[in-house]
Amino acid sequence: MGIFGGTFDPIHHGHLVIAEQVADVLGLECVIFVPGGVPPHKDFASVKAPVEDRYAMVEAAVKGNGRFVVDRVEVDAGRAMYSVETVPLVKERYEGEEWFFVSGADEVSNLLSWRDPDGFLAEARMVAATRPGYDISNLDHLAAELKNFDRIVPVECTRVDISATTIRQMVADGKSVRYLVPEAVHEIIHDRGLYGAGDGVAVDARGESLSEEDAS
Ligand SMILES: Nc1ncnc2c1ncn2[C@@H]1O[C@H](COP(=O)(O)OP(=O)(O)OP(=O)(O)O)[C@@H](O)[C@H]1O
Ligand SMILES: O=C(O)c1ccc[n+]([C@@H]2O[C@H](COP(=O)([O-])O)[C@@H](O)[C@H]2O)c1
Repeated sequence: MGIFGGTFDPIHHGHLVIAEQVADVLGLECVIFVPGGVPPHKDFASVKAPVEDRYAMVEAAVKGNGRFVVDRVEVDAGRAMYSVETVPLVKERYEGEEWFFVSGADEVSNLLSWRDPDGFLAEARMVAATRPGYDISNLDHLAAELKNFDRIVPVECTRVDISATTIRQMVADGKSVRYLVPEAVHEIIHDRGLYGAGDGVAVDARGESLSEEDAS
């Protein structure tokens, strides 16, 4: 079983490719996407789309993939949740023997800044999926500090050089992001005027109107 936590602001094909390929390589029965409400480590102002819109985009993106599901545990919590808290809650809701937390190489390199990284690794093995621009060939800084370092599992994936930051910036600049995100996500961005798209009014994660500059 895989748990894929993220801000997903918005979800894009980089996320979907690693979820699919990690599930394939590790033989995961299911990947549970867990969009975060309030990120534990990011400035809340840096999250641009309201949580329900981010949730709706993830739901639309995974539709049609029989082994992908979306969970509301962090969305409904209404507060910042650390993965060491989230993973046991997700494990209670689904049946599964072996648990993996899917993440990109950038996230793994930052693991020492997480809350209780050894406790987290005891709950789930952490997948380090390859991501363009991030090198995980040397994780000595983690090996030296973590008792459960051997629970980090590198998985080679097709490198897709897309980030949510780039997508938000492109939308705000009036550029097309079609084919960087699934078509259904593209529609939600435009229908709801997220990130300053189209004629819609861009709003921040609390629903307040945003200036063009803030929208990116
Ligand atoms: N293109 C990608 N390739 C591999 N992993 C990725 C990619 N994009 C995101 N991830 C991973 O997906 C998880 C959730 O990422 P997140 O929702 O923050 O997306 P992001 O594109 O990194 O966003 P932002 O640009 O806003 O920081 C993280 O573990 C991140 O490492
Ligand atoms: O638990 C922590 O301390 C922690 C610190 C940073 C990130 N995370 C989780 O890692 C996942 C990816 O985060 P992000 O910000 O890159 O979308 C998401 O589920 C976060 O809650 C968790």
